[in-house]
Amino acid sequence: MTMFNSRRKSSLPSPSPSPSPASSSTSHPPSSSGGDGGGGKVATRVLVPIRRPSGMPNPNGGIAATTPPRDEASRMTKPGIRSSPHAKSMAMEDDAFPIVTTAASGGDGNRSTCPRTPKRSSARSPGKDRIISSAARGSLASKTPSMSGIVVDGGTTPGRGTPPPRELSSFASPSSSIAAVAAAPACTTTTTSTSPIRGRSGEEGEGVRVCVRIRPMSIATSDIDDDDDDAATAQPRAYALSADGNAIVRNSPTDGRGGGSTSEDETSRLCVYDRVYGENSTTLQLYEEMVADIVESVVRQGRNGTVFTYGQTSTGKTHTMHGILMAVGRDLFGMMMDDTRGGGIPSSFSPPHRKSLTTVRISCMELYNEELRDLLVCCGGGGTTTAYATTTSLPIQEDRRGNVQIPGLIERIVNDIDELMDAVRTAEGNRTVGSTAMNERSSRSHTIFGITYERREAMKAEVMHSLDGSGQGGSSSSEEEEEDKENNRMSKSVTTSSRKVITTASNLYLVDLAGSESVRVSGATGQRQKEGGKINQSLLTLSRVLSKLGKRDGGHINYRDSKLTRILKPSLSGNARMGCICCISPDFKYLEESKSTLDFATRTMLVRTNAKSNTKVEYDDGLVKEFEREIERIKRETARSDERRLQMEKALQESEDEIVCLKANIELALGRAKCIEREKTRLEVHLKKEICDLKKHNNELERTLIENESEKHILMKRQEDDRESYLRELKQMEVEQTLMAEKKNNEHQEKLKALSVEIEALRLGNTESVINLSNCVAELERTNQDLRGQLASAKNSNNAAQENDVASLKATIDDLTKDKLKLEQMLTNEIQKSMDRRNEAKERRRKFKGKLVGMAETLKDDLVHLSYQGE
Ligand SMILES: Nc1ncnc2c1ncn2[C@@H]1O[C@H](COP(=O)(O)OP(=O)(O)OP(=O)(O)O)[C@@H](O)[C@H]1O
Repeated sequence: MTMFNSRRKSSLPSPSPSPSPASSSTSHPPSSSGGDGGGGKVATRVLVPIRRPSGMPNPNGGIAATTPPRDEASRMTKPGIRSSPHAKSMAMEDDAFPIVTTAASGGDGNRSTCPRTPKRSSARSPGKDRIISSAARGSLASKTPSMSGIVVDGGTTPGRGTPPPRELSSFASPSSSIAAVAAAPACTTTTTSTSPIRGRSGEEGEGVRVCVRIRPMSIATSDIDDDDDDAATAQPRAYALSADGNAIVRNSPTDGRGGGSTSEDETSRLCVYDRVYGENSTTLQLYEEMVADIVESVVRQGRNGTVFTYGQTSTGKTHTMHGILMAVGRDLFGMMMDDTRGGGIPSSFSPPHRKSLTTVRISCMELYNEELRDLLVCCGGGGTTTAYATTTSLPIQEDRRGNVQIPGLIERIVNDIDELMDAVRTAEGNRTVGSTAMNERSSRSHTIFGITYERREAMKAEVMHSLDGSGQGGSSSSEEEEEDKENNRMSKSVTTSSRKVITTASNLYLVDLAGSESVRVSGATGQRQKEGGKINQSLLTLSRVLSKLGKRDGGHINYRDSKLTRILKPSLSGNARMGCICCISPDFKYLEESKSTLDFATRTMLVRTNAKSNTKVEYDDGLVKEFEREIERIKRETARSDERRLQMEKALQESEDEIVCLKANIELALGRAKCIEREKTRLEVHLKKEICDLKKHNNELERTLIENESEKHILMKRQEDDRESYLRELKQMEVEQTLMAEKKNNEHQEKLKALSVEIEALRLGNTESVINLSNCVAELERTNQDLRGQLASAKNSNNAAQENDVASLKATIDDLTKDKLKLEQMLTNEIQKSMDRRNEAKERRRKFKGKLVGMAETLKDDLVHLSYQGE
């Protein structure tokens, strides 16, 4: 409700075709009922808001409706309806609620010799006029019976008292009838084209209002002739049918596009309907002119209403019905709000002596292959034909009064347009659709949306008690009957103060019929063909029933031939105001099918209904109390649900805050993650480079290691060889030295022995021997000296060589391994040992020399002594 209120505050331009200063100041022809005739006539953007009726008298004298002026501009506001998951539905919303709509000029304005009546000004505004005009139509029609809106020879206006030009039965056969009408002279006046919806109310009740909607020629699929194989020579599709005011014009095949160039003798007017909507019309426009006041009488007068769409497959029935459903929801709850505010029916907020309770319930069912199923039951089949198997078929029952009942059908209570559209979306989602050559999402079933508007009102009443004992409490009848009865009883009754409950429950059925299809164009096979057969069969039965009803010959009407007619029986048989929207394609290709639809429309126009107000008055304090208790209970429930709603709103607010917080945190974390990611990427690049460098370095090291290893091996080998050869040489030298020393020693021993012998000889006084001995000593000394020199040089050379080798080995071995050190150590030890040995040899030589010196000294002393002795 709140949502609706807020929407009502805004104002947007409406598609009202009412003449405005702006539009009348232009040179365009006056706008017609919405048909553009396909003639590409001047389209005028109308920005004048529609003035809706501020209230309407109840012709039944029942409920007074003094609604305050409604902000009509807000009615054009796009309601905030959530988008439907149904692709088909989505496409329709803009059409149904245009922000700025285009009112196309109607049809071929040049052909009209009479100025057209502005349609909205007289048809819909204000509501009071509309109701009065309806009554006026009744009186006018009573003087002009049997007017059905068929094309009139001589251009007389249907619905204005001139009889039709031909028998309506001539339309029984589509082809023959259309051909016959087509052959008739073209109508030269179109003054009816924008007249108010005619009641065709010459007889009892009113006629079913019938309009024709021509869908746009689809550029994507139909603009180019499919039959022409050569795309270069392909011709744009010609328009077979177009709108001319409220008439359908058939163009000649050579006429090509539009009909703007159509000459009188080339074209022929087929039929005139209550309204004809051309390609550029909008669903909202159609709703306002065809359906809105049926909805209003459902809400305000308690009369039933039925609106159905009929036509060939893919001509826009579902498209139109979806837009109508949205507009119905908007108007229905708008009117309910007005009533609640006290503008119309007193509500539960009104003074205590009058209390009312209004409920809106919706049900949705589909008839698929003659099986009825509930579309508000979630079947989860996603609207495919397979979903059908998962839900049970509903039975159809009729009570003794002929009321149709469908036990088990869900009726969902809806409190605002959002809940209503939720239900519609659920139903549309569950609907059985299938793909055909003509429509990607073709409805394979008849869908019936039932909206029940129920209002219960309790008020104080003066109850008359009959003196003859016949009381009134608990009686139930219509309001008029009650009034009559009351008048009769007045004289012989006493009046007491009591309370009464007036219950008004009216139904609005919106029926989206499945498209009639011929296999010729739909190309259906298998399951689709079977479905198509069933669809055509039930449509044929409906057509037959309507035909019979139109003839009004009192013959038996067999509603039981199909479930569709069984369900629609209460409406068809009279207790409903009815509207029929026939959808056609303008394409030549589908001319036969369009003619058939027009024929159906013509037949339907002949049907009359007489909808009564469904009001029940009950006098019963107990009932009133019960009702009051119910109101109290509902109030409590409403308060509870308000509380729950507030809590939920609070929780929602909190979660929204939390979401904002979380979002901020997420943003932060994302920022951080991005930074980390960047850093990671940078590090990865860096690491990759490092790893690459390290690998290179490692490879180099490995190469160097291998080289070093081999070098080490070579060096070690060489060192080993050197060491061995050196040790060999050393040993050799030692052996040689030892041998030499021994030899020398032996020689010396020999010589010493010889010297001793000589010294002995000298002691015996031989000077010569002493001299020789001296020479020998000198010689010995020299030899000794030589030996020492040799030993020293040998020692020097040995030492130098060894040290050099050791140093070089050390230098090499230090770099390589510890083994080398060990070897060095060993070598050093060896050298040490050899040094020791050398030192020992030296010591021995020194001792030997000492001995020799001692001996020489001794010899010298001996010689001195000998010389002394000799002297
Ligand atoms: N007046 C229109 N304006 C724009 N698009 C339209 C109009 N009429 C029909 N269409 C588009 O044509 C396609 C077929 O329309 P839709 O499904 O309503 O046809 P249908 O008569 O219900 O077909 P079927 O009987 O096969 O279910 C849809 O995409 C719809 O949006």
